[in-house]
Amino acid sequence: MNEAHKPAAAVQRTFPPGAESNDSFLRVLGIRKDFGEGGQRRNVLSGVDFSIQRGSFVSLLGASGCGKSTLLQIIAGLQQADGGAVELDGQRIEAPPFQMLYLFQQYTKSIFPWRSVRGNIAFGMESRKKWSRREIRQRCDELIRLVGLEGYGDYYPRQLSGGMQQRVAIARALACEPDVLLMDEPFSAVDAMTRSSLQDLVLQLWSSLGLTIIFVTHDVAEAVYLSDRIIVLRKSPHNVALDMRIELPYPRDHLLTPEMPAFLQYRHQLFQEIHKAEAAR
Ligand SMILES: Nc1ncnc2c1ncn2[C@@H]1O[C@H](COP(=O)(O)OP(=O)(O)OP(=O)(O)O)[C@@H](O)[C@H]1O
Repeated sequence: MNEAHKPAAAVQRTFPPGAESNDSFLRVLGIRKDFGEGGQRRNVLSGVDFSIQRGSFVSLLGASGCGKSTLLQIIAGLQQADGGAVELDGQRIEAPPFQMLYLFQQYTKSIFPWRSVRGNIAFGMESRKKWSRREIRQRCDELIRLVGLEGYGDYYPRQLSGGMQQRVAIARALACEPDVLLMDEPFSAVDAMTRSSLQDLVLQLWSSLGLTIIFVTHDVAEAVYLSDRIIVLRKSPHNVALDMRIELPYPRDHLLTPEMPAFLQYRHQLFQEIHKAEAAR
C-alpha cells in the first residue's frame, strides 16, 4: 500500500500534550490568561501546555472564541499571560523575540500603503540596520521572486489584489530571517483559489527555509492540509483538547491530498472533537 494512504492507525496517534517531543524548541508552559476586572473577569486560557519541535508546522484549531489568537499573541510576546511561561530555545519570552515574526490576520493593515512592494519588504531590514543597502536590494529581489511577485516590485499595495498583498506581507515577514512564523488566520479574507495558492506558497517556504510555523485557523481542512501536527483548543476548560500528528506525506497536493483516506479520517476526527468540546460547554 502506498505510504500516502495509511488508514486509521495514523489517526489513532494522539498523545498527551508535551509528551511527544525531546526537542523542545518552543515550550508553552501552563499558560493562563484572564480578561476583565472584578466580577467581569473571564478566563480564556487555563493551563495550556505543549512543546514544539524545531521545523514543525503546527496548527492551532478550535471553535471561535476558544483563545487561539490570544495564545498566539502570548507566544509572540505581544500579550502578557497571567500565569505560566513561553520559552524559545530555552529563553523565556518577555517581549517579541527577533527570531519570531507574527503575521497579522488583517494583512492590509500590516503593509504600508505609501510604500511600494520593495519598500514594504525592505522596511524591517532597514530598521534593524544589519544589512547594507546593496544587501537589502538583493534580498528584496530574492524575496519578490520567492513569493511569486516578479515584475511587481515598484507597485503599491492599492495596485495589487488581496492575495498579492498577502504575498507582500509574507515576504516582509521573511525578510528579517525569522526562525518562527506565527500566522493568525492569514488567508481568511481571500477567495478559495487564492487561498489554495497561498497555502502552497507557505508550505514551500516552510520546507525550503526550514521555518517553524504556528498557524491559527478554524478551518479543519486547511489545518489538515498544511500541518504535521494539530493542537485543538477548547473552551471548557480553556486548554488543549487534542494534540494530533498528521502523518500525510509532503509535498501536499490540492487534488490528491484531500482525497486520501487518512486525510478524511483526520478531518472527521477533528470535527468530532471540536463538536464534542462545544457540546460540553
Ligand atoms: N483584549 C481583550 N479584552 C477582553 N476580552 C478579550 C480580548 N481579546 C480577546 N478576548 C476574549 O477572549 C476570548 C478568546 O478570544 P480569541 O480572539 O483569542 O479567540 P479565537 O479562538 O482566536 O477566536 P476566533 O476564531 O473567533 O478569532 C474571546 O471570548 C474574546 O472575546
